[in-house]
Amino acid sequence: MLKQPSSKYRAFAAIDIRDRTWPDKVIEQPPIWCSVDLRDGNQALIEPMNGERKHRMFAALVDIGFKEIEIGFPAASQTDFDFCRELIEQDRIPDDVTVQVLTQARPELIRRTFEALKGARRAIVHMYNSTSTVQRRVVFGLDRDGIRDIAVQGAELVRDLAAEAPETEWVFQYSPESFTGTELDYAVEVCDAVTAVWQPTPEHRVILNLPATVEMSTPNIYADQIEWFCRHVARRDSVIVSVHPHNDRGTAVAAAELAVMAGADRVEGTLFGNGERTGNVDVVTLAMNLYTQGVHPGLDFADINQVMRLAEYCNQLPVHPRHPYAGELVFTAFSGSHQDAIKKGFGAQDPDSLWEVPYLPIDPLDVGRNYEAVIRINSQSGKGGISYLMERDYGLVMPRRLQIEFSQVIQRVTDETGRELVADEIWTAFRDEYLTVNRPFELVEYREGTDAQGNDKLSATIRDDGNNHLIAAQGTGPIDAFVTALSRHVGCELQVADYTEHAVNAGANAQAVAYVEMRGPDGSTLYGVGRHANIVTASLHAVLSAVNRLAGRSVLENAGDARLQAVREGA
Ligand SMILES: CC(=O)SCCNC(=O)CCNC(=O)[C@H](O)C(C)(C)COP(=O)(O)OP(=O)(O)OC[C@H]1O[C@@H](n2cnc3c(N)ncnc32)[C@H](O)[C@@H]1OP(=O)(O)O
Ligand SMILES: CC(C)C(=O)C(=O)O
Ligand SMILES: [Mg+2]
Repeated sequence: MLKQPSSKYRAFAAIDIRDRTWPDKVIEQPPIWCSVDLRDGNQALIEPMNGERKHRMFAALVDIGFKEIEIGFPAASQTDFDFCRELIEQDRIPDDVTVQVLTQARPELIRRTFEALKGARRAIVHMYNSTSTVQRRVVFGLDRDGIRDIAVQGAELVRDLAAEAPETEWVFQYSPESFTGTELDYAVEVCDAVTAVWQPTPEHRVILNLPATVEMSTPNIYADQIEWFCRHVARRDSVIVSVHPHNDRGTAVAAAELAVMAGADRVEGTLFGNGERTGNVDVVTLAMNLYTQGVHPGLDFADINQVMRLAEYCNQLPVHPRHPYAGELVFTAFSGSHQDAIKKGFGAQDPDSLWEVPYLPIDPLDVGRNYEAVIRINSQSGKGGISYLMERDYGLVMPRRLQIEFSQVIQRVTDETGRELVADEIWTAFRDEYLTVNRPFELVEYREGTDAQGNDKLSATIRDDGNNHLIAAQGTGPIDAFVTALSRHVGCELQVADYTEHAVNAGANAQAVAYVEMRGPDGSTLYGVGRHANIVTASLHAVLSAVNRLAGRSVLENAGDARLQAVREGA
């Protein structure tokens, strides 16, 4: 890169329009959409679409709701010509859809274009020639008048050929190609000269399409250009002003939005922004941006995955995983604080109110996505996300301190592996940590009862180091009695610091899950978890799970229980 880029590049000149009005405008209705996937998108593909792919794309565009579809450049390629003929001859164009075709302002190409459209019910003939200062000089070697004459002569031929085929309802469109590199007054001069030939009326308007063939400036400047053009062009009430942004600076979406605020009536673009170089403006993003402002775009992306698969198939290009509204990862949070806020947001969201879930600009369900991928776990994740998954996928509503404890378990695994953990792996880690810890102690059986004074009592057989031991005690309930008996057995005082339980699943398969936080003799606490159809059994398992975990961390050692120590060493 140059140290002084100003020796090679210069800033785009500002537009002299001090009283611009577009910054205060709000878009309250969608523009007229025109898909150019089958033309501009197609001409940029490594492998242009064959007939089968074109038909698939056309049918999908119709399903999405496009009413204007540029189907190709029939004078330029036999495939495009044949496709146009098939659509017309096989009557594949719905009554409310108008096909559009592109042609250069060259007599032989215009003639061939009309041949391709023979018999169409309604069609937009889109003629262009480049008007930019650079192309006038280096491509055509013509002055302003010479370039304007190409457009006028082309317009005259279009008008005459259309008059010869009155069975078709013709709509004329002209693009001063490379509009953004054209002096504004000159762009207006050429467009006015074209409309002087076509003589549009408010009832039969022409389309003037103003392409950012190459995006050369910040979007506000494009908006200024559009507002300036709208103010100065002749026959404004008989003209549909269309924009056709490309994405060279990565701001095509912003440019299109500001252009609509500046007066554009129509937008040409492609699905997911396929198109020349960095692409055409992405209509999916534009449409969904409108949707998030409460304006229905008139295009249906209720099954965004299907649209994405279709585009990937026809274009043979992937859609980026972070593509707005559609990419695989755009409704996914890996980072802990985002996950926490999303989990709380879901909890607080009233289904009948405005959408207010943090970090999710729209409800994934609206584009046919589910909440499956909203939270995924890696080393950046926290307790909120992990507990969200445990609840969503396994029905476990973990108490807060257990969430903290378990997230540290997961953190160790993700730090060690450096990769994402899927729900199955998180469950395995949970099971290994809490549900299958049966050393040193394991519950064999137990019996509940009451003594002569009516106190609860519990006797249990526990396996300790491979040997069965009968333990028994009284208490305020079965858990209290069990903990007392166990304390005597290990020779130190164990206490229940927290206890919660809930059912998982309903009906005959219902299971109880118990979460017991046990405090060891040194005051430290750890959770244990138990699952069983019987709530008391689940609770006793949970107590042993916690005590085993305390034992595993040497918490019970200070109790001086040498036998316990031996068991642990053997484990
Ligand atoms: C910005 C856009 O997306 S514009 C659309 C671009 N799309 C395409 O180009 C895809 C289809 N194009 C094609 O198949 C071919 O380019 C065709 C059939 C249109 C023309 O092919 P060719 O005649 O072989 O010319 P080529 O492709 O090299 O185009 C350049 C020639 O067209 C001339 N040309 C371009 N526009 C015009 C015009 N409006 N009037 C007269 N000549 C023109 C150029 O001056 C150049 O002429 P030269 O060869 O005498 O120097
Ligand atoms: C033909 C025109 C409209 C075009 O695609 C462009 O200028 O980008
Ligand atoms: Mg283009």
